[in-house]
Amino acid sequence: MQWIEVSIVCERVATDEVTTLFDDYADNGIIEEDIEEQPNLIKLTLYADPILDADVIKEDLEKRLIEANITVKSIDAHILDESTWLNSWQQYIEPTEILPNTVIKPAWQEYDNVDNKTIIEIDSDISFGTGSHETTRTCAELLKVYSESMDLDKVTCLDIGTGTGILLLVAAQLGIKHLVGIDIEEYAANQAKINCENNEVHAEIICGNLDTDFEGTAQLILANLTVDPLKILLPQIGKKLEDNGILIISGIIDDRYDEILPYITEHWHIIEERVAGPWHTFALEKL
Ligand SMILES: C[S@@+](CC[C@H](N)C(=O)[O-])C[C@H]1O[C@@H](n2cnc3c(N)ncnc32)[C@H](O)[C@@H]1O
Repeated sequence: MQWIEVSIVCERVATDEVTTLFDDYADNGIIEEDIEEQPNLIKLTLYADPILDADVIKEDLEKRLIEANITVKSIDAHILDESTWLNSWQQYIEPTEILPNTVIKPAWQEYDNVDNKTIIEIDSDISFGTGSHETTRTCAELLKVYSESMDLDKVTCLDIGTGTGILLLVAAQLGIKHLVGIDIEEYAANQAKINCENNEVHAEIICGNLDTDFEGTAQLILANLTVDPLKILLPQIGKKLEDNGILIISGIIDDRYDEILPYITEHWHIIEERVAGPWHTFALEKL
């Protein structure tokens, strides 16, 4: 698998404006780096899934910058192979407290656990889900809130688009016993299995499609995806969610909010919506 590295150098004061402009390409977040001897400048880098051509992304970003009347010092987009991406990305991921007292520690980073926090160790390989992204964090927060009133011994938690399995590991930490993760990508399903084993969490991990490869039902379902798969999956998820169950969805960026909203309200009652940066996360129940 390949990735597109996109880098923009701009005035530090323009950081927020520029990151908002290209946030929807940055599933894995945006890296901010100082530039030596030029403290007024900042380098912003993201790794985009190469669904589009690097040149197309660059042209699109240049157009957005012009429309927003923002001048940058430079902009570059080029393809990286998987191993280069790994080396580029992993060095920036830091241990992060995803919930109070629960720290996600990248397997390749040191963490001095002076406060005796609960540690979930994640080897992210090339799968999304290191805990640094707003969508993962907000799903974890809502998972905590809505699992509190459930019988944790009996609940099944299904994580659609499990990635590294991070949300299953958080669910296990919260006390949920029956855990199922599903991902269409084989590398993600394999990584989720490894992370569950390494954290001594028992979970069923399925590589496949929700409709055809998961036959059960669940009282708690998580789906931190993007708008396109959510549009397809939102009706299917209804059949897998128990009647008193809660569905938590995320991965909805500001720009596509109006587009997804009718798909949500057609089948679901919105209990709660949280916004973190440009990302929207919902807790839903069946209508
Ligand atoms: C944004 S990541 C979320 C990872 C993790 N759950 C988290 O919250 O950090 C989305 C994941 O969904 C997977 N995915 C995308 N479309 C899917 C689909 N239709 N069914 C299952 N998984 C899907 C991707 O392979 C990716 O691993």
